[in-house]
Amino acid sequence: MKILSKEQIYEGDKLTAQRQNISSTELMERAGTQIFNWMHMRMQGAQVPIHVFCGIGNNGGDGLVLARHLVNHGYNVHTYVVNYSDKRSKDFLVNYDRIKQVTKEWPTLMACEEDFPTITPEAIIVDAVFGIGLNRPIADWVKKLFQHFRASKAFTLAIDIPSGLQTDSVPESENDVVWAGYTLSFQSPKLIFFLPETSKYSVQWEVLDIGIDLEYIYKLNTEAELIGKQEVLPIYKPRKRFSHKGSFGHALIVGGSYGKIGSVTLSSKAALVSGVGLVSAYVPKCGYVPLQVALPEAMVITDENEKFISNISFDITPSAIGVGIGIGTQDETLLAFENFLKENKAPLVVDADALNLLSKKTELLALLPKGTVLTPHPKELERLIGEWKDDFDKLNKTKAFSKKHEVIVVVKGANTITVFQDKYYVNTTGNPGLATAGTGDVLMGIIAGLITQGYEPLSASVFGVYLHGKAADIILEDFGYQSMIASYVIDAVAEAYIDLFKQPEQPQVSEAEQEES
Ligand SMILES: NC(=O)C1=CN([C@@H]2O[C@H](COP(=O)(O)OP(=O)(O)OC[C@H]3O[C@@H](n4cnc5c(N)ncnc54)[C@H](O)[C@@H]3O)[C@@H](O)[C@H]2O)[C@@H](O)CC1
Ligand SMILES: Nc1ncnc2c1ncn2[C@@H]1O[C@H](COP(=O)(O)OP(=O)(O)O)[C@@H](O)[C@H]1O
Ligand SMILES: [K+]
Repeated sequence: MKILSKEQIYEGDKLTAQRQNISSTELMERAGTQIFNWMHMRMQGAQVPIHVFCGIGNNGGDGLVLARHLVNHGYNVHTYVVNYSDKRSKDFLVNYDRIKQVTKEWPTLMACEEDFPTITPEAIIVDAVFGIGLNRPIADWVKKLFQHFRASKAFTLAIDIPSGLQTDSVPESENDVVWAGYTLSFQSPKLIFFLPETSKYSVQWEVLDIGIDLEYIYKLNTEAELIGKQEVLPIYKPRKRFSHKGSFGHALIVGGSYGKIGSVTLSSKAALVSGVGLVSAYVPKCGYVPLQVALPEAMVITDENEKFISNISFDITPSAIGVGIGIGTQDETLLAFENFLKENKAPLVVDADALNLLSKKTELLALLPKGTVLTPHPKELERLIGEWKDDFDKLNKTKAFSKKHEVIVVVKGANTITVFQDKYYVNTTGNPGLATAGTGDVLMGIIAGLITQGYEPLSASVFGVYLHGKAADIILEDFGYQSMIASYVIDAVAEAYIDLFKQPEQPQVSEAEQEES
């Protein structure tokens, strides 16, 4: 699903009105009605107090449409105009008149703290104060209103975006923003739902389709894209009936040091379950026996050194190489890595300590083949690109880094974002069960395994991150967040593949209902 920028959303609204020959007021009616339908389906007329807080722009207009439908359906609704400016939008005004026609209880005008209503914890707050139009600092009393919402502990439903947030920046203070339990966003999710610093303001989110022109969306090139099953399915490569293990390449996993051979075992096994034909592991001598015992399917090549890698030399021709897990950062290994990069022609995935070696000696970045995949966790990323001011600064710096070095950067975290040139691919699978030792090694093995099978490095990264997270989601029921370990994630990759082709369950229909229809 595409994540539209603010400008693209405005453009889509405008074009839709033109192409569908409707007014902006009608589009607002659609938006507000969608919100109403969403609430009505869940509330079924329940008489919980609903406080709808409307700003004076189009977000406020959406709130007024919603409030009117709630009144018409007999809900216990109180409507407020948060009157932070006199410049009311045209469609706000139309809907301000319309709501006055359906109720004697006209919206309450608010202009200072004394006007704040009491909100009980069991009430519902609808936040329609600011939408994507927020473009300057908010008045202090309006910030206090947001704090009043939060202090009430009432469930807060934000329309389009929690008020106080902008689509492309991190707020200065968490007191300046509405903390929504749920956000109903129009047509496109917002990037801020997925970033570590801003995702807390919308615990859950959903996109409502307000019928924005499909051709416009289809042709649009967006900076960010949300990756779910629909996006990865076209990437998947089916297997041919007469394929053989030679068809699926030979992966080489280079890593390990004394006490850290397990990382190579995890990566090599993950490459195998991703579907490669052959896997070899390159480890220091001390890794030979443990690897052969733990993973009989893998072949093992050993370094001349007992405890760490000192010279990466082998006489196989791997289709792709994953390097870096557990190798440490001592000088001999750095030299071995440098010499390896000078000779290497195979596509690469660089993880863990190999990333730290790149940060230690940045000239090595020039030796990476084009399209190399780097898979840093936040600390490793910081060593590569330097400190960042906030999440947007981090993404911009990563983008610049990706362009400069022509590499793909997989920024790992709760919503892993794959960055390549000008584009962000935001993953939707995965859960905090993955916050455990070795899951990164598994991810590296999967991505290296997919490249080995002939996937383009970018597709392999996006698809690999999806499969890895999906595997974790599948086993969540069995192990929960606490007891999930990296090996179980490997075991569940099979189900993540199978899940790609599962149809969503259809609602059960009784025989009588079938006959009726
Ligand atoms: N075509 C339409 O009418 C549609 C509009 N939509 C809604 O429209 C919203 C955007 O509406 P607007 O562009 O009117 O903007 P907002 O409703 O987000 O902002 C309200 C107004 O306040 C002004 N403003 C911004 N920051 C301020 C501040 N700190 N202090 C005081 N005033 C400030 C803005 O200039 C804007 O005019 C979307 O988020 C969405 O909810 C949806 O209904 C979809 C269709
Ligand atoms: N809270 C979380 N939600 C979803 N995924 C997570 C979360 N925490 C970590 N992960 C994922 O787990 C993996 C951890 O990788 P990494 O930190 O390199 O671990 P290790 O070095 O132990 O293998 C990454 O793929 C990351 O995206
Ligand atoms: K809002």
